[in-house]
Amino acid sequence: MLKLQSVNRRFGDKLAVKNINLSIASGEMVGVIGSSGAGKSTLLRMINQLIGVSDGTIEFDGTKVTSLKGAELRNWQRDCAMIFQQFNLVPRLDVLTNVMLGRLNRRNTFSSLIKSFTEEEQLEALEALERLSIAQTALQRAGTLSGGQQQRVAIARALMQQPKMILADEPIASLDPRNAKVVMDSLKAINEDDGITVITNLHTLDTARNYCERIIGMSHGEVVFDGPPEALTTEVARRIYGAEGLKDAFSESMTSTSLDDEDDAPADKRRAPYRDADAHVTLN
Ligand SMILES: Nc1ncnc2c1ncn2[C@@H]1O[C@H](COP(=O)(O)OP(=O)(O)OP(=O)(O)O)[C@@H](O)[C@H]1O
Repeated sequence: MLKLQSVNRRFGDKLAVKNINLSIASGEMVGVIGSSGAGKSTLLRMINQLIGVSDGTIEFDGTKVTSLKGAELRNWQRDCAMIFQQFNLVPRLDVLTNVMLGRLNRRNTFSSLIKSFTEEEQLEALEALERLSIAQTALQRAGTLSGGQQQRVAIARALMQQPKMILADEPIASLDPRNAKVVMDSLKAINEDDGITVITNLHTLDTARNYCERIIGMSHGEVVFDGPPEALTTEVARRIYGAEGLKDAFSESMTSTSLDDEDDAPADKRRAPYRDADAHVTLN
């Protein structure tokens, strides 16, 4: 059980996250939605302790993660693997090595430093890639892969951490709808098959509705909704996104599969990042 109690985060004078109280049970698939600047990334980063809280506590299974330091903090960060919008792979390294890097913080300093991996670790990395249907890319340089493939490599790397939780910060915001669906399907499968808790920030409401059993809506740093997709009415969505943001939030396009195949192109040849607001431009 992950428990946040009275969590605040300030940046200078700005209170970016306000009085968050949440309990998330192991194995849940949670979508965090809200407009840009609502505090979604800050929330995930505090859970992982990439940034500290200003006040309040975060506990996991009774351990106060907000007090951890040194090796214990690193262990916690290994237990809650993060996935980012921009993948954060090492583009010059091959895919298999990128995935094995997920194992580094489970090893002793010496073998981490020389970055040598055992045959077993290599096999495990290959298996993770196979699970995400991209084993054929194992020996390619990561930077030559499409965005959707790179995000799947990032998920495979997260799996190599043997995490208890995956925190995904806008994992599909840079992808076209077809690849977005593949990535969300992968996260859902990991959640269902391995029982790993997934907490993912998402821009669009329909993606959260389609994939998450629980949705947390944030507005101006506060949780303004916490419940199942069925309870998320238009009125609630208006509270989360404001009247202005509502149209984009209700876009049905993010998970559509009736799209062209353009995003199989290497990352540097892809079109500009997909945004809901662009739906009328990038689709059809
Ligand atoms: N390192 C920082 N320094 C100063 N202000 C910050 C910092 N990180 C976030 N903020 C501010 O905190 C608020 C919440 O930002 P956050 O990135 O968590 O929102 P978000 O909901 O994830 O938005 P987006 O969807 O655009 O990523 C914003 O007003 C942002 O400008």
